[in-house]
Order: sequence, then C-alpha cells, then structure tokens
Amino acid sequence: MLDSKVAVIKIGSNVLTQSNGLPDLDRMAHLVSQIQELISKGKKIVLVSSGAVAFGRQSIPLPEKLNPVFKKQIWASTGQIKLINQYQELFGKLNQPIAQILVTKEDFRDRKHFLNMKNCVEALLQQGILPIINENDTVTITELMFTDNDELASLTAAMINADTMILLTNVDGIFTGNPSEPSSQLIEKVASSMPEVSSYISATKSSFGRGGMLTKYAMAKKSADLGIQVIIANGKKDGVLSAFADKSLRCTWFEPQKVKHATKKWLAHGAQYYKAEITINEGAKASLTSSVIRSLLPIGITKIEGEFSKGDILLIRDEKGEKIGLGRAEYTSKLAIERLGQKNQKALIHYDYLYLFDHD
Ligand SMILES: Nc1ncnc2c1ncn2[C@@H]1O[C@H](COP(=O)(O)OP(=O)(O)O)[C@@H](O)[C@H]1O
Ligand SMILES: N[C@@H](CCC(=O)OP(=O)(O)O)C(=O)O
Repeated sequence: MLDSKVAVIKIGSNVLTQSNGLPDLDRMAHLVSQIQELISKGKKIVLVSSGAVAFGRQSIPLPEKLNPVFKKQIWASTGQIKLINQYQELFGKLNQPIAQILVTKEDFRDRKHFLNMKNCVEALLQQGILPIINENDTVTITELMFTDNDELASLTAAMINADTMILLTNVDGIFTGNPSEPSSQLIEKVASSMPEVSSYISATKSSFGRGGMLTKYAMAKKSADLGIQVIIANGKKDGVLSAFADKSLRCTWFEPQKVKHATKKWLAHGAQYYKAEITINEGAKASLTSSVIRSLLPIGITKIEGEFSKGDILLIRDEKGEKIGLGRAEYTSKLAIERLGQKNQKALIHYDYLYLFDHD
C-alpha cells in the first residue's frame, strides 16, 4: 500500500445499515472519527456516501404496490436529509465542517458542469471542509443513473486527481469465491499483469447494495489503470481507516499504473457519455497509435455519425468498426462534416484530449 495525500473514501449502504435495516449510527460515528483523524493529519479527503435510500426506507413505510421508481425517489429524497444531518451532527462534534454535493451522470459528461464541480470540490478542500457526495437519486432514473456509487467514487477520484480510492463495503475485499465460504481466500493484491479475477465474483449483492462486487472490481481496475491505488476493505470492521493509515489493513489492494493526465482521466470515464461517433481510416489509426504524439486531423476521418458541439466527447472507431478511443471535439459536427477528408485543416481532436483504449 502506498502513502496517500488525496483520497476518495466511499461508504456503501450496507456499512451504514444494520442487518435489520436500521441505520448503524455507532458504525457511522466510528468511521466519522477515523475520517476526521486522517484530515487532521493533513490528508485531503472526499467522502462518497451511499445510504439515502436505506435511511429513507427505514423511516417512511410505503405501500408494497407503489411504483418502484416513486419509492426510490421518496426514500432517497427523505433519507438524504437524515443521512446528511447525521453526518453534520457527528462531524460537528469534532469541529469538522462538511458540505453536501448531489450529482448526476450528466454533470460528468458536460465539461462545464464537470469543471464547476471540480472547482467547487477543490475550493472546499482548500478551506478544510469535507465534501460529502451522493447521487442525486430523485432526478436520476434508468439511463441517467450511475451504475452505483462505486462508479461515482471512481469518477470523483479521477476528477480531483486523487492518489487513492477506498471502497468500504461489508466484506474484507475480493475473495476467490463466496466470502462466507471458509474455502474462499482473500485476494490481497491485484496487479495489471494478473489474469482477470472477475470470474471469482458472483452477481450476488449484499442486502442493501446496488452494484455488487462486479462493479466495484470494474471501477477499481479502471481507476488503477489511471494511476490511482484502490483499496476494497471492510467498513464494518473497527479501525479500518486507521489500519489503512499504518498499512496493516487486510484488504484487496489494486496496484496503480502510471498516472494519466487529468483530462485523459476525464475522457477515460467517457465511454458511456460520448455524444457522437467518428470513423477514421487505417493511416490515421496507425498515426494515433504510434509512439509519436499526434492529433486527429479531418483528412483521416471517413465518417461522422451524430451531431456534436465543441467540447463534446466523441467515440472513435476504426474502419472495421472497432472502438479505439475517445476524444474531445475542438469544433462542431457541422464544421467537421465540411472539413471531412480534407488536407490542411485544424485537428478535430487534439492529442491532449485524446484517450486510446489499448495504446494509452
Ligand atoms: N468474490 C467475491 N468476493 C467478495 N464479495 C463478493 C464476491 N462475489 C460477490 N460478492 C458480494 O459483493 C457484496 C458487496 O457489494 P455491494 O452489495 O454492492 O456492497 P456495497 O453496498 O458496499 O456497495 C458482498 O457483500 C458479497 O456478498
Ligand atoms: N445513492 C444511493 C446509493 C446507491 C448505491 O450505489 O449504493 P451502494 O451499492 O451501497 O454503494 C443512496 O444513497 O441510497
């Protein structure tokens, strides 16, 4: 495990909930004091906390037959107040100011929203205020939703250039089988050279969680590829964050790769957020994937599908239709179509805003 200066800590619903569904306020208080201890040691921490639906469900009984979307909206909107009030009370006792940030997927797609959000989080950290982020569950339904808060934590870690992401759940990490089976062993380290460990993970979720261990693994792997060390650990265990600080934590640790440029981190998460698609010819593909730094010029583009504005994310395909990367448009689709296949035109995607899936 490496030292950390800037960390995103994500707390799953199960960590904050007892098996009977009631909020686990003792656990919450214990985690709060450990987070505050890390902050007092000079660490910059952003907290991504689930729990709104769990807190709402516990206090607002709703008819079984009610539309599930309404149920979620009601529990999330009522539960978020309880959740944040509880954090306010607990951190308040330790004189730690907090801020609440509720976000949607759209806020990560739109470059302006993204930068506003990033600036806000950085300003809060600079003032010693702990940002507590959750999904704005009342407006995010179906395709607008993050897979779960592990995805949100991973996007946040990339956004603030965190060196560490800690995913706290109700098991010690990823096991070689069902964690409750005695024969299952904890996988302590995941390196990029290792074969996929996803085959060990079953789709079962803990009773109050949303994404399950598979999204945790996918997000952890992606973040580690971007240069962020990731820890999946048991938030139900006493002293979990203190053990992280003194490197004695029992967990699954993802070894970080070379740190990627901030913009490329934003793009790396853009796979689901792209606005339009472009196809490039073999020459352009060879040029982009060579070791020389190159931008994508209109002469190498053969097809544009969909409309886009300057700043939107574009998916790049090769002539066989294979997805090869993502990039940020330097100008509109209208201009790009006019310049398609032409020489001596400004690059549609500048190298600094280009992210290649396999060759980056
Ligand atoms: N191979 C595995 N190793 C560890 N946990 C696993 C594995 N396969 C499935 N799981 C399940 O994943 C659950 C954690 O994911 P999730 O329910 O999303 O938690 P959270 O609410 O903390 O996000 C564990 O409680 C465990 O039951
Ligand atoms: N935004 C939701 C959390 C959804 C979610 O991802 O939960 P979890 O899998 O426990 O991290 C809430 O606050 O209830």
